[in-house]
Amino acid sequence: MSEQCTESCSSCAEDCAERKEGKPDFSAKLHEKSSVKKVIGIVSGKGGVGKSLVTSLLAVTMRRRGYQAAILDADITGPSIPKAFGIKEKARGGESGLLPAKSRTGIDIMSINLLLEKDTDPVIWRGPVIAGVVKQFWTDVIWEDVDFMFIDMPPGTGDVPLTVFQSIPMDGIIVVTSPQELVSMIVTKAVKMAEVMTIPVLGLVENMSYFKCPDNGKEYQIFGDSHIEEIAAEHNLKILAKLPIEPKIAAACDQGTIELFEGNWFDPAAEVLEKMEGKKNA
Ligand SMILES: Nc1ncnc2c1ncn2[C@@H]1O[C@H](COP(=O)(O)OP(=O)(O)OP(=O)(O)O)[C@@H](O)[C@H]1O
Repeated sequence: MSEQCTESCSSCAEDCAERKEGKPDFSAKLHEKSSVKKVIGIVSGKGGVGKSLVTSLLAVTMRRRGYQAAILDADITGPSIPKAFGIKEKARGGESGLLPAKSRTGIDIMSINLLLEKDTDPVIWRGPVIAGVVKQFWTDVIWEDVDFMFIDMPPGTGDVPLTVFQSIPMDGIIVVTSPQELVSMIVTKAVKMAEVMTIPVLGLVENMSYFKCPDNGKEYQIFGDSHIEEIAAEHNLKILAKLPIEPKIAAACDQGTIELFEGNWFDPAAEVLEKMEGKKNA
């Protein structure tokens, strides 16, 4: 070891026996009063494909199955989760940390909109500040006895999602696509990113897959033919759900009543999640 050793291996050029092997660890520590068993990141290639909606419906499905579910809204510049759940009150904080808001059915939610004075205030921050806020949602919020935390990830693979992936230990990611997207490219990118991050891809959700006509019961592929089956097979991935275009869902998001949705589209996804086990550090 060099006599000038500062124990900061990342800035040292010496070839030394004390060098700590492996990748640098950027992980952030969960609040000491928190307990989170499983963390699932919900990602999409671009905005507007329904990532927030899928995050919300996954949390609602797991809550209905008797689990304590939570949503960490990491989509800081487009936070739509509190609106979908009709949450108007602000987050409360004490000396030891911030408390998430509770939805009607008991889902814990933290979002930047719970901290801004007005939810119409835009977030005009640079990437590192945004990533810092997401990290604080992990380190400074008291997440009590959470079985499944769903993270509504910022879209894309830029600086902010990268920092979030490095800071928060995720157990799996779910990729949301829609039929009109360049699905093959997006899924390939997500799979490669997950490999780099060593996080398993739990499966794919195709949103806006079809529209079921209420008059004749026929299904129409409004956005063209779906290629999700071939792509899932190519990457050896599961299709967790195919969600139709459903005006009632859009209305529920607008009215803050997403917890009242009727439909069992996410049962296969719930079964995959239920098979996961383990507990994160408290
Ligand atoms: N299957 C669907 N049926 C009806 N409306 C839908 C469906 N999926 C999404 N929507 C509506 O589309 C809008 C965008 O959805 P959402 O906010 O979930 O997208 P997003 O991918 O999270 O977008 P962003 O990344 O820009 O926040 C919402 O108003 C939602 O109600």
